[in-house]
Amino acid sequence: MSPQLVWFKRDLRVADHAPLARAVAAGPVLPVYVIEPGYWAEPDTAFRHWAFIRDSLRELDAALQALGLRLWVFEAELPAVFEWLHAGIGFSAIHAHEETGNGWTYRRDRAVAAWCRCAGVAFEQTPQFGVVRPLASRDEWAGHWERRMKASPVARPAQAQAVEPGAAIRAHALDPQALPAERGVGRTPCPGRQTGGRAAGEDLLASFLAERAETYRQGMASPVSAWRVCSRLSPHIAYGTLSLREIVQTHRRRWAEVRAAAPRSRWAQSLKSFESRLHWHCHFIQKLEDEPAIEYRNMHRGYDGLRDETNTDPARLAPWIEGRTGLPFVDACMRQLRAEGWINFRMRAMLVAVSSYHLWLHWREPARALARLFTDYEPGIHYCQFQMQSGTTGINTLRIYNPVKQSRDQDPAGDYIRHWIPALAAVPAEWIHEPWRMPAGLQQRYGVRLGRDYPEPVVDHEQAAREARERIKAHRASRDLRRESDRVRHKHASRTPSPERPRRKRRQTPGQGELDL
Ligand SMILES: Cc1cc2nc3c(=O)[nH]c(=O)nc-3n(C[C@H](O)[C@H](O)[C@H](O)COP(=O)(O)OP(=O)(O)OC[C@H]3O[C@@H](n4cnc5c(N)ncnc54)[C@H](O)[C@@H]3O)c2cc1C
Repeated sequence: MSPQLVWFKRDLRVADHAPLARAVAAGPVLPVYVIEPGYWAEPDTAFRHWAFIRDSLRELDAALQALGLRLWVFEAELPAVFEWLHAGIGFSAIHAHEETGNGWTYRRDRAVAAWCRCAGVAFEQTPQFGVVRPLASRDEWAGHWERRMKASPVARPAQAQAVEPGAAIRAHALDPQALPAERGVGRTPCPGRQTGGRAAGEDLLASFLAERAETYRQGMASPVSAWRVCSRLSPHIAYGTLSLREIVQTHRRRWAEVRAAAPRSRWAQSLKSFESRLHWHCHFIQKLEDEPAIEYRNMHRGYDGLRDETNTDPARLAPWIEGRTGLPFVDACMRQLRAEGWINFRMRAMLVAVSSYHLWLHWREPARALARLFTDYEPGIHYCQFQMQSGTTGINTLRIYNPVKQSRDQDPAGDYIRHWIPALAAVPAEWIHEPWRMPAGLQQRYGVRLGRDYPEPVVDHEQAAREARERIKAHRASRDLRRESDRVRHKHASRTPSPERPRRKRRQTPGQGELDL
């Protein structure tokens, strides 16, 4: 039996791992992770992504050791490192999960596939979750997703035969327990970053389904409650420490239990909402899979020219990304994100609305900047959501979130703002959402001088929102957008009515109406 190479990417686990199981059945195995310098120089990479991966690689190595293997980590470009390993080991196949990554990984995967063809090596790629490659039509998509999520998880191999590489390969391998600390472009410190590795993912899933999810539906929109009531599984899904199928099946067992006990309970409603989001994960990534250019250009080409693509005004971008726009709730959300690498969906949408509408920035640079702050950065979700929230998909409702209304709704007492913006710590609820309205005497009383201790607002948000609406209205009136809207809808829109977005209009409950698909 010839040696087999398993290439780990965004699938850092041994459970429910089809490429590993297939390789183990075919011959002795060399499990490999490659730190690619070209990738880590891309503008959407960050230390916090690498730190999460690094935690996860440590655990992956331990899990492989329990099977009689170990993880071989190299720092080099691909496919060169495969060519070099092939010269030393002579493996007959590379086993990997399909990846819908950014443009860089897309080109890299094509280069690996081309090298495999030339070298006579089989490149065996397996779907990782519900994304279908190639997808003939969106009409079939939901059925594919359901079949994959219902299938039994792939059994973890009990034992495996290891490839024993020679001295030259050993000399170049990095110790997975002592990997370099820093890789990536974004260097913002992230003291509250979520821990990587499967054990942390399993703990989150267990605590979510046993305790935290009861008020998920009611609490997901506010950053005050979201950290507790949302699953926070996103980085584990993004780097594959848990498989989506494992999550879906564990969740469905619990959902069946709570429905049997009380079908209309908060638990049952919340887990129904969670189920939708597990679909959305793959639904969004499928868009990038089907149209990789979405990372670079407007999904709806009729919106080209709406905003200036070539010039992202640093005087607007910098305050936004650094959390000093002078709009306290926006700044508090950005500061939480910078410090913890995670924030809830509604606040992500609001942050994008502020950059795209109030600050009138083209989405591309802000999208990269936020990618560097999200530990869970997943290109397929990220770019599609960014475009949706920026109004460039042409098929979604415009949502120009009012940052002061969000502030009053989601943080009425202002405690969240005070926590993240110490300069406003003494400002009472009456003024904290709009401190620029405070008379000078009160500023003095509450120990904050606007423009010195905390910025004046970078824009008048009401005026800016009005101008954004006018610009979009004028743009829409100046051209016929229908044909391109039909193309986008046909290619990317969901065919199934979401349980949270029924065709019939109903009163919305919290958490609903956040998304058009
Ligand atoms: C501008 C913008 C950018 C985003 N970028 C990312 C990203 O890079 N990576 C990422 O994982 N999510 C992204 N999201 C989607 C969403 O905000 C996060 O998935 C969610 O907040 C993660 O928290 P959670 O794991 O607690 O989610 P939960 O609410 O517990 O949901 C469980 C899982 O469902 C999926 N999910 C939840 N909401 C969505 C959604 N709206 N769209 C697609 N999938 C969803 C995620 O995999 C998530 O982990 C983005 C949203 C916006 C508005």
